[in-house]
Amino acid sequence: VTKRNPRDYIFGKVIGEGSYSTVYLAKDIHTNREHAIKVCEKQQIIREKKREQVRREKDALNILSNSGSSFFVKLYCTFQDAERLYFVMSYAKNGDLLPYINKVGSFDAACTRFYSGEILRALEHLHDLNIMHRDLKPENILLDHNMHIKVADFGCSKILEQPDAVEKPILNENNPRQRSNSFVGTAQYVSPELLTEKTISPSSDLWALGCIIYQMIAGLPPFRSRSEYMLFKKILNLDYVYPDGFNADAKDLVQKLLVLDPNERLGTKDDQRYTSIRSHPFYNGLDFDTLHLTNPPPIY
Ligand SMILES: NC(=O)Nc1ccc2c(c1)=C(Cc1cc(-c3cccc(C(=O)NCCN4CCCCC4)c3)c[nH]1)C(=O)N=2
Repeated sequence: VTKRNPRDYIFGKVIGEGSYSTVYLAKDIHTNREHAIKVCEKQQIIREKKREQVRREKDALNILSNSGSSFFVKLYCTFQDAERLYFVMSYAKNGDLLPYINKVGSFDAACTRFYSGEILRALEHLHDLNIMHRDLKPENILLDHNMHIKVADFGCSKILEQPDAVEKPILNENNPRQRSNSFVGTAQYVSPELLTEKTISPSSDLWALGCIIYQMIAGLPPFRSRSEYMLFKKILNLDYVYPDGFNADAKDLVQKLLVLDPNERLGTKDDQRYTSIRSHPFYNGLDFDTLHLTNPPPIY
């Protein structure tokens, strides 16, 4: 197969933007297929010291693209020119989950069950491959033409060579205001151990899942503040409340995921599949193994 180049595609509208990348809707002139092409400026990557993140993203996407799961954007090919890197990926026609949560204000139990169930299946697959996402949030949960999920953006991901991989903490004990440049993820969904501890684990993605389930029902994430420092304090003090009428089973599940100690979160003692999450009463009656084959419930 000849290596692709930018002239093999008709570039359309911008469908995503990052600090060092822009995602375009593009059409392959040979297959007429629509793709999302993430274009990274080489100078920007160097300026923002993101070479490691770009390499991790490509490695994670390559592993996932050959792993047979439909719950992730696929990386079809990469190429470069003098100034830019190009990642040709799946186009998820219905964009990300956030506008849907904002549009309806709150998902009903069937929608919350279905979409958090698909995210759990994606995490089982990801963690089974020893990959952590580390920036899971509604904006990175895309929806394809059938309204099934495709997890995107592996720029903060980590492939765990050894299960208890060690990284620099973001906040260190003696100077809580100081943050190392190892900060990964988006502040509202970042787990407490990424703020203070040294060990990182897949359990950080389970914390983010707890935040997303809360947000699907409450309409907003559990930890919010205009100041990032106050936001971190709220996370470390587990300072959040449930609105009146919050589904009782979902509340019990979220309370078992938003646990400060990563080793005490529901699911962290499971292997292969998150059976203790699958068997939580909130998921009674949900068949996790056929989710990707069923019609998603309408979001209204
Ligand atoms: N950082 C990254 O790697 N980002 C990526 C990677 C791959 C990728 C990616 C981002 C994609 C983002 C994307 C964005 C969009 C999109 C952008 C703008 C508008 C819309 C849109 O209006 N969709 C219709 C759905 N609306 C949503 C709100 C409620 C009414 C209906 C979709 C579609 N897909 C994509 O399809 N594939």
